[in-house]
Amino acid sequence: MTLALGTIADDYTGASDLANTLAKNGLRTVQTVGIPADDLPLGEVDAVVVSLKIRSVPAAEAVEKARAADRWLRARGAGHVMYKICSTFDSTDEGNIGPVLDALSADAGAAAVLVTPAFPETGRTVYQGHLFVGAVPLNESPLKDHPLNPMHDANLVRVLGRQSVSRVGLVPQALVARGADAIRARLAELAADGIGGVIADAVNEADLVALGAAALDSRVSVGASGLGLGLARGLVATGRVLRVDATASVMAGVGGLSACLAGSCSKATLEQIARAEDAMPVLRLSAEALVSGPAEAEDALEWAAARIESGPVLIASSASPAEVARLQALHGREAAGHAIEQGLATIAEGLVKRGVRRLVVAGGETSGAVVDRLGIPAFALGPEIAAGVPVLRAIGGAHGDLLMALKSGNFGGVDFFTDALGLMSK
Ligand SMILES: Nc1ncnc2c1ncn2[C@@H]1O[C@H](COP(=O)(O)OP(=O)(O)OP(=O)(O)O)[C@@H](O)[C@H]1O
Ligand SMILES: O=C(O)[C@@H](O)C(=O)CO
Repeated sequence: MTLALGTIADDYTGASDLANTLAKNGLRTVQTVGIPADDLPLGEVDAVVVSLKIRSVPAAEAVEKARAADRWLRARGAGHVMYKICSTFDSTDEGNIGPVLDALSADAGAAAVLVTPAFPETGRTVYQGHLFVGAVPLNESPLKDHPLNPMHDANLVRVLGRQSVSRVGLVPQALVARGADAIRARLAELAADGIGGVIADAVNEADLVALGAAALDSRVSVGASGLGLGLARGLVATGRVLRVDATASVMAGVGGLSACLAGSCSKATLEQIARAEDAMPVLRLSAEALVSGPAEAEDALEWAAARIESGPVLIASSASPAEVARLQALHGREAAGHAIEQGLATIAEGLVKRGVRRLVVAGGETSGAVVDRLGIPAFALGPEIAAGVPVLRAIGGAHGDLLMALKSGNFGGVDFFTDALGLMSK
């Protein structure tokens, strides 16, 4: 296997989002969960997305894991490695975007590394260095209430500047619109000036294509799925990759029962759960009970066992920002989040033991906990359910054929859960 592109994602849903974009744009892509064992059959692929769970861990741990993944990818031929972050720049003043960028850049001997979370297809655009979510700046969007990393500043030059050891620059949209050569020239000037990370504006696909072409000249970039689109288009346009659609064959022959789990408390997920109540039985867990001990997860499994033979069910811990804040005040942000993730992972494991073979999970941290508990080492890419969310098929692992969808909190339309199960049943 000689990779045309290596990527490292800071969470598992983000990884499947990026893998979806790369596959849609013609790259044979596989998503691995951590660094895979040497004997895992990944096949001939153009791109590997190594999923890590390092968005909300201490910065030193994030750096160590990202560097190890980077070494693994480079040893398989990847000349360019993109670090996949959230399109809403989820991070804190301690990191982890800045520290990982600094480390990967130093290891690769790179300078003036392009950074853009823009993903216009899902309403994330960057203009004059400010991130917009739909029509509002990041700090006025629902991300201001995120359970783990509330975002209170839309100025990404400032946000990254607080996290990175080096100074941060900007490539404004007027320059991006002039194309890849203009971007390259600007990056060279910024590098000469000692700039480390460079926030790049992008408001549409043409901007992403220009940024991707320029980024391929460097050994490192940092971004969300939009930059992935640019890199994939650049690799195909220059003939380094032959465009292929390998996603259709991934779906064949998975039977079994279906279920959905939600630990995401994002606005989009809350609306999707409310809508799912019209289509399937929905169990709303008591987050307080889930934090207090194993009984809530055991009861949830009994509830599900009585229903899943007749059709899909949805089990959710998700709650409004006020309820989340109340629980966090009682138990601490990280302890509450971790306990709930583990409770949902226990439920996922129990569901799979009871014959579930099509499993939809909402929430990045939640998906990470579930995938780890199920011990899935990698995924092949199936078709897209909604922007940023593909069907995945497990490669290896103890559970045999298993289709999954890992939904980032804010992604998907209001009918997401029924859309996902509908596509996974075809
Ligand atoms: N009722 C609740 N009260 C407090 N915290 C909760 C509750 N339900 C879930 N959580 C926690 O909130 C966090 C939600 O994060 P998660 O990454 O799963 O979803 P998200 O942030 O919406 O998704 P993404 O990161 O993909 O945007 C998890 O740590 C989860 O355990
Ligand atoms: O980029 C995004 O918004 C998503 O892929 C994600 O990372 C959310 O967890």
